[in-house]
Amino acid sequence: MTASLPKAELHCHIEGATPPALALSQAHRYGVDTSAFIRDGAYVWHDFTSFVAAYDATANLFRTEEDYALLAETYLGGIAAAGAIYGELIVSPDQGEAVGIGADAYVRGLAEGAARAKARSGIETRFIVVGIRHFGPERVVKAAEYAARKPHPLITGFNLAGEERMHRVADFSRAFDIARDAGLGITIHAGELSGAFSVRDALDHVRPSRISHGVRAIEDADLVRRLAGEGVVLEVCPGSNIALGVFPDFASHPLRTLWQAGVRVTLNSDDPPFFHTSLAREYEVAATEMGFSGAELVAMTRTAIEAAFVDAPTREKLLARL
Ligand SMILES: Nc1ncnc2[nH]cnc12
Ligand SMILES: [Zn+2]
Repeated sequence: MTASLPKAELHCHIEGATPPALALSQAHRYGVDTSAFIRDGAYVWHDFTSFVAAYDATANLFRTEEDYALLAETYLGGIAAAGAIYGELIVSPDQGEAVGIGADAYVRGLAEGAARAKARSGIETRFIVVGIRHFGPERVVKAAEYAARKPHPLITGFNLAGEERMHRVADFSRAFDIARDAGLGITIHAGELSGAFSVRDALDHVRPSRISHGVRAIEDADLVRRLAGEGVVLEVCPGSNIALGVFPDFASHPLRTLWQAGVRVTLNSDDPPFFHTSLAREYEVAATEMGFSGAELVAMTRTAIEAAFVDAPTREKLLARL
C-alpha cells in the first residue's frame, strides 16, 4: 500500500541500522564472538541498557574507513530502494575515536558510502553529529566543538542521544550553544525515556527546530499546543517506541493524536533492525494500524523535507521530487 510513496528520514543512528547479516560478516572478518548480542540472526536485548550494550558491540565491528563506507552505502541504498529521496544519518565522532581511526576518518568513510548510494539511486544525505548524554556534558561539548568546526560538508546538524534519564537538558546548553552559533541545525532526543518535562526542558534550554521522538509530550495538553504553535517538528519513531515499551502497542501510540492536534510529525526508524522495523515498515504501519492515508503520509514526507538540515536549493530540489 505504501511501497510506492516517496519517503524521507530525519532520524536513524547509522550504527543502529546495521543489518544483522552485515554485523555477522564484520564479526567474521575481525574474529569477534557475537553470541552475547546476536542470536538466530537477530539482535538480542531486553531493556534500554542492554539495547545500548548490543548497539555498542555492533558499532565496534566497524573499524576502518571502508567499513563505514560499506555501512552507509548498505543502509542508504536500502531506503532508496524503498522510496526514500532523503536520509539524515545520526553519526557519532566518539565512535571513530572508540575504534581508533579518529573522527575524521569515520566521517570520511560514511561520506564515501553516501556518495556511492547517491550515485546509484540519487538519494540525498546529511549527517547529524550526536553527543552521547550518558558520557556526560563535557564529552558532549567536545562532540559539539567537533561538529562546529564543520569537518565535512555533509555535517549539518547536532543532536543529543543516549540515556535520557541521566543529567538534565540544561546541563547540555553549552554544547547546543556551540552548535547553534556554528549555524548547525538543532535537534535533541527528548520525551522518549523521560516524560513531558524533558520535552519542555528541551524547548526552553535548547530551542530546537526539531525534537527526536518528543512523543511523551502527549502527557501534557499545554505542551502539545505549544509544539503545534511553535511549529516544532517531531521525528517520530513508532516501531522504536513499541520495541522499547514507551507505549504498549500501535493502537496506543500518540502519532495520530499529535497529528490531529496540528503538531508537525515525521516518520523514522531510529535503529531499525534492533527494533524489528525499517523506514518502509514505519510508513506501512502508519497506514494499516494508525489510519493515515497515502496523501497524509506524503504530507509527512514533505514535512521531513521542510525540516531537513539542508541548504535552500537542495530543499527546493527535494520538494520538487514529491
Ligand atoms: N532510541 C534511542 N534513544 C536514545 N539514544 C539512542 N541511541 C540510539 N538509539 C537511541
Ligand atoms: Zn534515536
